Amino acid sequence: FGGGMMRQGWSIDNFEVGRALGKGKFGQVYLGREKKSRFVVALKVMFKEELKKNGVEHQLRREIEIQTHLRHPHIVRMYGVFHDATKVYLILEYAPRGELYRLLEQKGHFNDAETATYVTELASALIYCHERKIIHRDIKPENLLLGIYGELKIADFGWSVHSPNSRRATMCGTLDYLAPEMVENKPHDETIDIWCLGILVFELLTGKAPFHCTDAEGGQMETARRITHISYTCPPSMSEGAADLIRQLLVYLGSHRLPLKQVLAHPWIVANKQDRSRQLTI
Ligand SMILES: CC(=O)NC[C@@H]1CCN(c2c(Cl)cnc3[nH]c(-c4cn(C)nc4C)nc23)C1
Repeated sequence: FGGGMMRQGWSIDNFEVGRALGKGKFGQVYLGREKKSRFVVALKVMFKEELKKNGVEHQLRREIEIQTHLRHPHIVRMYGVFHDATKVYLILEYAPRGELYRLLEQKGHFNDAETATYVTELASALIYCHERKIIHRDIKPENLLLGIYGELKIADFGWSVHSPNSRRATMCGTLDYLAPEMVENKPHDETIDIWCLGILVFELLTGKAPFHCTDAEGGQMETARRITHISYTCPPSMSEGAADLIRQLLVYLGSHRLPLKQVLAHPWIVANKQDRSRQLTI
């Protein structure tokens, strides 16, 4: 299938289509298998009408341009694209262990070893993106999938695909991961991803986003205020090392956030990250 992926002219007839894996604003993601090679993929099917109605065709073109050229173990591959009269199909790498946020919901929170390992995998993927001048901008549990070893894979293509019971009602309803420069409508650069990484570390360890406010606590306005004032507290259950890393990531000025290469060298990360290869328990 690999060699063939560079060939042009895929059509849905080349694939057997299986169960729906998740659905999004612009269509469904299905399990798929290329008939000749029997190679299993995820097929993301979007309706051209929907894309047009939402004015996202150019965004999709940009995402395809980016995604088809990224080759990294912690980024979901896009092998190819094809379309017919009514639909656009993305041929994507299938992540066998599903969505990170579902695992987080099941477990409540992760321990230091699990979290430091996810952070190592995510930081290496983001370093790869930033070297190519690509800012992800939307790092959060809903956009992260898990490979055969349980390793993390970034699965975002520029907008969220919400699986059936996605945790958050709407993407735009989620302020939790917005950086101060986004809340204040200021220009942003790749350090926005470092902010989101800080939010993610906190949420993986505690099960809650640091600035989240329920409607009773003041809702989105209060969340936005707490973001721009960096107003959060780490629970006593959190280790000092983790709190220190979070403190160096959730910094108001993007240029003062800990660079990703130094995240990989942080004492708490070095002390807690695990090697994945021994963890294939199916
Ligand atoms: C950002 C995003 O695309 N989120 C979720 C989409 C729905 C399923 N998508 C998958 C994509 Cl794009 C790729 N691989 C997947 N594997 C699964 C999955 C596996 N299990 C056991 N359960 C599930 C679910 N889902 C996918 C993507």
